[in-house]
Amino acid sequence: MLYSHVTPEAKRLKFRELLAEDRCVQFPGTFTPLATKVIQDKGFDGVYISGGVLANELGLPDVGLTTLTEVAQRGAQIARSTDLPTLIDADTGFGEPMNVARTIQELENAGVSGCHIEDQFNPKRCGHLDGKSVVDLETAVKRIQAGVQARRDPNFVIMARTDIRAIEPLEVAIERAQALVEAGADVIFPEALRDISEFEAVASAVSVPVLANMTEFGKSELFTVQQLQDAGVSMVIYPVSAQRAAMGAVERLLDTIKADGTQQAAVADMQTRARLYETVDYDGYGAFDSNVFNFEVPGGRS
Ligand SMILES: C[C@](O)(C(=O)O)[C@H](CC(=O)O)C(=O)O
Ligand SMILES: [Mg+2]
Repeated sequence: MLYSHVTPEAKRLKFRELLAEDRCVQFPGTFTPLATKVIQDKGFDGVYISGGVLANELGLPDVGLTTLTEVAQRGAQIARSTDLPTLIDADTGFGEPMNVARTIQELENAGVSGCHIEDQFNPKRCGHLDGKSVVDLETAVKRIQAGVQARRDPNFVIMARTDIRAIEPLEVAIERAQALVEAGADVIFPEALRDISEFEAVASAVSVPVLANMTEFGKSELFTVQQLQDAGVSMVIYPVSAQRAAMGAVERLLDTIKADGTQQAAVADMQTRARLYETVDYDGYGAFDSNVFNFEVPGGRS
């Protein structure tokens, strides 16, 4: 009933343990607390909270328009809805290195387990599109140092994302990743690498875990978790996949209603009322107060 009973501190410890495992852990992207519960039910390791998804949910493009307050608030809603560790996208940290420091503390307060800070200039853009620009190494390093100094829970994971591979050779991306580790980054997120050998090269060149971003319609091929693990990658995110799948279904549903004058043909693809009630734990509320859930649900109670 209600929210997760696992504390933010315990989830962060779990995140650290997962990163230390000898396999590639999977964090699907969520787009709402409800979908987050399904990610947990399906047995995934953790939950990714995408900046792109968050912006899109507000009907906005992913170009750095969302504010720290909006991101922290949504992060809190999602983090409290799951027992799993959560990684949130903090974009460029919402300003100067001093802002990054505040960002880390606000995200700690929100109860998420870690975040990534990237080295793009504002206005930022999706890491898999062309025309990106990145800040100089000194500024990128300062962002991470500021976050690390501001952190109060030593287990809050601070991840450095570098977008430099889009504009510089792999060697330069590796040098930057190493400098970001030196600055205190717990994990490296090398954005938009070209092929699996590049993941392998980064993973073997840095002393911390590496994250792979398997976003669709981007620059990286969609590697399997086994391929990534074999390349030495410790963690994979599927940031926008659930939102894209859901929106694909919404489009098809609306076309059906328009064409048929009824949603009937689309019902078989919908989450049932029984499954919805199971997901939000009507039974738990019924156990608390038997008057809350004392009725039959068409199609079964769960
Ligand atoms: C990971 C990412 O930062 C996100 O916001 O989810 C995006 C994903 C996307 O736009 O496909 C990214 O820059 O890769
Ligand atoms: Mg993003």
